[in-house]
Amino acid sequence: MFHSRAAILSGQRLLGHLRSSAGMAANSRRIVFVTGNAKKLEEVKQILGTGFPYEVVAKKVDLPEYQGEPDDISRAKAREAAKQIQGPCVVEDTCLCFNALGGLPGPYIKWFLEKIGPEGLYRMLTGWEDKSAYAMCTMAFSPGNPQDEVLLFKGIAPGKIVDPRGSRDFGWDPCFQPEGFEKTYGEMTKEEKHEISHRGRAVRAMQEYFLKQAEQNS
Ligand SMILES: O=P(O)(O)OP(=O)(O)OP(=O)(O)OC[C@H]1O[C@@H](n2cnc3c(O)ncnc32)[C@H](O)[C@@H]1O
Ligand SMILES: [Mg+2]
Repeated sequence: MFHSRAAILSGQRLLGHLRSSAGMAANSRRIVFVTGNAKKLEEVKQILGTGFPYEVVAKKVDLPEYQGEPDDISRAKAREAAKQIQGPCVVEDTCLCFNALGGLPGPYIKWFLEKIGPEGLYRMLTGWEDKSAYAMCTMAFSPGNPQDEVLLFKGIAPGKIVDPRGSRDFGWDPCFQPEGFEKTYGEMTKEEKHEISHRGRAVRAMQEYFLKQAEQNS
């Protein structure tokens, strides 16, 4: 669990941004989670629970699928969201990286999944002994202006790609088996998944950061 040190704003400055961002009442404490994926939204809400100092409201927008390195993609996504929302917002980008393939499909997993499904993802590694992979979630927060620095909070879950088992409810869940477990994400309860998942780790890192800021500024 880590966040980009270079992009950390001081507490005062961050709160200033939160208070003064366009479209927000002076003491409104609201962050918009921008995503086109209802399953992500459901999970982020479950992970945050009630322990978050800001009200998180969701806005369904299909942001562009950028290319490049995961951090740059997440920053670009957050800036685009800020442009549309005109206020504090958070986006997330998820990668599924196969070690045998140098980290691909990585940020392009959405297209691979859409075209070949979880079985196809498993079959992609047929010629490779190394089935290890990792799931990475990057939460990216923008204080509200596209020019503002973007804060990144990351969560990584190591594991391997397996013949699909379990629920087909969410993306590649049935073909990802996290390290140290005999179950795929698709076979886990939501609680089990959130405890160790890429998203659970990233969201908790963001949550801790904002809780600390709120504490320092109260
Ligand atoms: O609007 P955004 O937030 O970008 O939503 P998206 O569905 O386009 O999501 P990404 O660009 O981050 O692409 C990630 C892909 O991986 C899938 N995915 C993300 N998190 C997952 C998880 O925890 N388990 C299984 N599949 C997941 C998701 O459905 C996408 O197909
Ligand atoms: Mg996307």
